[in-house]
Amino acid sequence: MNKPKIFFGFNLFIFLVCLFTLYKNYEKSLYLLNIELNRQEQTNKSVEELKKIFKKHGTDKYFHKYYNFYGKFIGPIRNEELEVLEIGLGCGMIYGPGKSLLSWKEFLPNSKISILEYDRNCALKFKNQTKNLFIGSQSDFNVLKELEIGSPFDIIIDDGGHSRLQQTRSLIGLFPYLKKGGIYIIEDLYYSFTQEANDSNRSAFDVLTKLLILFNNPSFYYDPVPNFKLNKIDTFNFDIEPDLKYLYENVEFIMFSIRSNLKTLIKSIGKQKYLTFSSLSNPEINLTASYPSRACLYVPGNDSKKLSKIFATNADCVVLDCEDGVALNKKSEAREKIRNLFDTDQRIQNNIDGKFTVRINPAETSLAFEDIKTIFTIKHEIKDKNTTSNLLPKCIFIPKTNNARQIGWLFETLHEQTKQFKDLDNLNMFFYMESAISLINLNDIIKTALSLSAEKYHGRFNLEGFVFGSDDFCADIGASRTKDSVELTYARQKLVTYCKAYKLKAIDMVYIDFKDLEGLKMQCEQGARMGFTGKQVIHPGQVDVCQNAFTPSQEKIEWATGLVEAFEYHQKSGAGAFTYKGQMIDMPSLLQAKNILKIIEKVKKI
Ligand SMILES: CCC(=O)SCCNC(=O)CCNC(=O)[C@H](O)C(C)(C)COP(=O)(O)OP(=O)(O)OC[C@H]1O[C@@H](n2cnc3c(N)ncnc32)[C@H](O)[C@@H]1OP(=O)(O)O
Ligand SMILES: O=CC(=O)O
Repeated sequence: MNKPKIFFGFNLFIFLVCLFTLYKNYEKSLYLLNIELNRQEQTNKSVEELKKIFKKHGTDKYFHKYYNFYGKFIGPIRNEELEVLEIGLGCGMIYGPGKSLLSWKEFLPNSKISILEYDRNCALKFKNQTKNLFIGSQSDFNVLKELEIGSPFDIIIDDGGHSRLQQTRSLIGLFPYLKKGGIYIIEDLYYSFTQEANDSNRSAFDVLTKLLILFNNPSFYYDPVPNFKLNKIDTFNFDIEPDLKYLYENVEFIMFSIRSNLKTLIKSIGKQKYLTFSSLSNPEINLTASYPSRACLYVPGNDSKKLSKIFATNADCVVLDCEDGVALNKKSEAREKIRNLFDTDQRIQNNIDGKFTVRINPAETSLAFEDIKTIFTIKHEIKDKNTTSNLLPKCIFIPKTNNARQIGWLFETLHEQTKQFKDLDNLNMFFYMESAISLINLNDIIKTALSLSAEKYHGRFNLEGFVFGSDDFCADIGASRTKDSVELTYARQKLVTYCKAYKLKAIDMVYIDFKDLEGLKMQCEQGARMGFTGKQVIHPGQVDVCQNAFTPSQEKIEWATGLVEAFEYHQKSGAGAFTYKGQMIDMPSLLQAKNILKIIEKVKKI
């Protein structure tokens, strides 16, 4: 035998086997990739379809953006014959009852829907549309036992009263009636943190958390929000309570079905229950809006020439004004011109988020009512129903907010005027602090806005921040303006502190001497050092100076980047405090450094 030939033949054989294996693996990867792509396509399709269905029927699931995870988790099985139980028909809802029932009937065409509802009269109206109609309280174990007749369920959705007792008892009482592999969803878990929901020591949120801790496995946790993570949990050690044992043994996967709008959630918690949360969550949940507000440029709404300039400015925010920049006899002209812009200009429609905003007149005045009526309306709705979503302003500035009552008026008026436009979810808002009484009432105003929005209007209105109306404030307290603004120090500091406590933006005062760019620069830098997010400007020439001052310098960015790296290094070696560039560094410095990096990230995106 010729040895080299055998050797060559053997090598060729090995080579061919490798080639074949490679090819097979390649085929398999392609196959898997295809499955994954198909799955993703299916999921995206389901999410889009469900979004349309929720919107069409007007359920608040649309405002909460729940189509995102319902589409993802239920979408793939939507054509199967499922047994679905939903708690709550929405009988007390502003939008009327039965909206989610109708949505499920459309989205899950082959499924049977059962309902548990507390309000008998309301429930009976839907008898013919449900497979089983159970009437009674979701926190009454005797009522819950009756539901065994309809069981086992593939999907149970708790969209009932949302109180702590209701959510926990239903979870414990109904979980045994869930099919193996079924899905149990609790909506609006955030409600556990509100005052009204406080009817039990333990919330469903606590139960789920406890289970997560018991599982001690991060894969049980579905993380709907970036940066929102459980802290290390292996230090916890406690016995399983008897009624959690069943859940512990049977739960396979936990997903926090908190509203997708976590920002509203956290704000609605405010400070009162924050401890519960911070034991769970990373302290730097990103709550500030996804766009910066360094320069907010006022443009009088009646001034066509100035309006024609708004697309040329690189200001982060343009405030189309109906208030002080517009004379009384030009108010209606301003409204009409602003409305016309939103109706007709494609550029405003393409750039709607945060950039083009409207300042109306003060709440509770007939001027404000007319502003809302004219501007928050859709003239072209009939023309093309699918494109109406872009036609309403997404952000509104409300001056002279002095007390909580005005906030009630504002929300009610906006809601009444716009409720037919289902698109208007998450209208961002800036309130103005421009009087002594407004400064005193700040906490009350913020808390009212957050809780009213979360609990009554389902996150439809989103308090984004406050603007300091310095000139009106000075007039109100009888102060005289000085170059270094010393007379405003207390008000500015208080406003920034309150805003930051509630994770809101704080917009600093106007520099009216618009030709003095040196003076402007100094005041901008002073505001940025105090913690303001941005500043009001009145002239296009002020924009760059202002935006530069509110953009962290290269030196600051390098400092922050280095500090974050050094912090991580020292944490690993067990040092809480350490020296960095000659300064003592601990957690607060880290958070400041991260704030700088967050601003930069946002500025880069625009
Ligand atoms: C104090 C508390 C508050 O409430 S502040 C908010 C209420 N006040 C306002 O909205 C005022 C906004 N600003 C203005 O109306 C103007 O800037 C004032 C101060 C009147 C000065 O205008 P004007 O005399 O035209 O200035 P200018 O000749 O230097 O203007 C140069 C070009 O820029 C334009 N311009 C000016 N301001 C704006 C603006 N705010 N938005 C858009 N464009 C603006 C001017 O029209 C002028 O354009 P052009 O070069 O002539 O084509
Ligand atoms: O509205 C603004 C002010 O400075 O006053």
